[in-house]
Amino acid sequence: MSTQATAPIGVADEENSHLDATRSRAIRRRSLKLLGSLLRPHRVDFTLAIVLVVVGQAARVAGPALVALAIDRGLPAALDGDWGPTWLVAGGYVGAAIAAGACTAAYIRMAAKVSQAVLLDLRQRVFRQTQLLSLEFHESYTSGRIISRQTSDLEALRDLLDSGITSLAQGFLFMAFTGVSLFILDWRSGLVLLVAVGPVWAITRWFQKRSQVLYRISRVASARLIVNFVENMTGIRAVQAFRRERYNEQVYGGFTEDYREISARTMRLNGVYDPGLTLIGNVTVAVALGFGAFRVLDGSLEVGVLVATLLYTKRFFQPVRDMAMFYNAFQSASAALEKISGLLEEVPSVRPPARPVALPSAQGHVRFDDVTFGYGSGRTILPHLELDVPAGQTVALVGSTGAGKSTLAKLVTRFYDVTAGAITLDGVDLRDLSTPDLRRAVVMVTQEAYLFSGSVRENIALARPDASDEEIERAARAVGAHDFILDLPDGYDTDVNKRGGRVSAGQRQLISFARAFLADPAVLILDEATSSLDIPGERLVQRGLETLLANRTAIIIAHRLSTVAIADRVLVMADGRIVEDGPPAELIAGSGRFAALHAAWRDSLV
Ligand SMILES: Nc1ncnc2c1ncn2[C@@H]1O[C@H](COP(=O)(O)OP(=O)(O)OP(=O)(O)O)[C@@H](O)[C@H]1O
Repeated sequence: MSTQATAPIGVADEENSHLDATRSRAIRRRSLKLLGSLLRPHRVDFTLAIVLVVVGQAARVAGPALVALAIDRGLPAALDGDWGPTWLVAGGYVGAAIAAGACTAAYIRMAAKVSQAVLLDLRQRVFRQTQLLSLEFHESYTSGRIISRQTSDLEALRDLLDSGITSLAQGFLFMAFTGVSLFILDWRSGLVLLVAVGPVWAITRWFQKRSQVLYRISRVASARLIVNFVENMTGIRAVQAFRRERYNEQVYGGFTEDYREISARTMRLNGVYDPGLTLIGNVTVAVALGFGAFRVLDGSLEVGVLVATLLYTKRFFQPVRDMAMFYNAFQSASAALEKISGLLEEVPSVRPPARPVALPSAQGHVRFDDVTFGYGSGRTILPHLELDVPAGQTVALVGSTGAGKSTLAKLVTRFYDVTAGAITLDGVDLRDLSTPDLRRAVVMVTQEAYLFSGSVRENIALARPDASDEEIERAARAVGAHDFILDLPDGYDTDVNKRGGRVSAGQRQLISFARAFLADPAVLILDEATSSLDIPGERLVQRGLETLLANRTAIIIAHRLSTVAIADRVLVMADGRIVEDGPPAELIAGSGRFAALHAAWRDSLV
């Protein structure tokens, strides 16, 4: 996530609305490049869509000219008994209408095909990228922002691609063809129209400026509404526990009122713009009619041409409103594209090696060799750490909050790379291991014991989707999860997110133990849950834990006395340093920090 001018900007300037010219040019170039790369595979369809829209609009505009021909040529000939020209023009009119309809239909289908393919491609790219980016990125770029990229930003692009571009292209061509046809038919009427363009332009600019401001405010207001609602629903337990319902209702009521007010202002704006446009259009038609009627009377204008010019004048301004709206869609879509292109430009901070060292079956010997680490360019969290964990050892990490225990654990899983020094597994630098080798050898079980929607079976098999039912059950049995799983409504097939399938915190941990057991890593990192379990729950988890830890290297961020007791070795951390290191019994017998901590723990149990 570098911020140097030459380096990729990524998401760094996403919230910054005061960019200098060089940077905003770079961001625009990046967006266009992304758009180009999205459209390139569809260039044939895209070109075809352009041809279709041109032909379709030309055919649409042919109507009034054919009416003029019918009146001025067909009618006199028909009066003389020759119906040929009338039939010809009528045939042409029907043909043009069919061509216009067919081209529009084909164009809409083609545009939908291209826009859906582009959106699908983009959606997949965003998803792939968010999976690929390192934890460092996700810890600073909140999930709310990623959700916005995947939802509202893609929606904004969809609006533009689906209807925005269509209305712009159709409207622009329609007006151009109509104007040109009018000038060809009768340039004097064309001049009347030209005079009307001035006020239409002025009122449209006026509308555009105001609607743009209102559009932005309304987006902010609706986002605020959604965020507030989601927050209240997510924290509904706290809301009810602290009786915040009335207060929240007032706050939410205020937000809805803001949203109503802004919607009303938008409607009032339309209430001025729409009649304004209609008025200008009608006055123009009236002027063209008066002007034309005099010329018909003195014989310098044919009646058919007058009818056609009136039709053209009336229809000329029809697309203006849609095109004015396009501007809003365009603005939000280009902002969305800038943000998405920034996300796609990010590079993972932890990258796989170009030439990995193979480690098909690790033993689990972990070494910290003069490791120094700090998050990003922030302060040093772990200074010059030396640590040797022989294969098979169970290490309990204890220490005050913020001491650096989780940081140490995250380094062993290579969620982050060390700033200096090296961490090795069986003598191989973690940075030289291929991702599959590393993921197989080192597994981290986090506090949250996250369960994905799906069955218990699928959740256990997460690390090894090819595991057989027997293997899954064996893993569950080993950690003591089998019995409670059988008691669930559908046993191993129970959906963990469905009512009735809900599992307790301890049971969730056991499922995640079974998952880790099945993965069978050489090194297991465990961030033990701080939440206090009830005594039977704790015992259940404890037994599962002991089985899980046997025969592998384990580093546990320990919060429970019982866990520390089963460790071979305890490391006490303070300010990123290991201040005590030894077997639990030895440290308890001593007079250091751990002895004091242990005494406090024991007292708390009484
Ligand atoms: N993603 C991060 N970015 C920047 N600083 C961080 C990040 N995560 C942790 N830190 C900082 O690193 C230090 C060590 O944090 P760490 O989470 O490793 O402590 P810990 O010993 O695991 O604490 P706890 O027991 O409360 O989980 C803290 O000062 C914390 O503020």
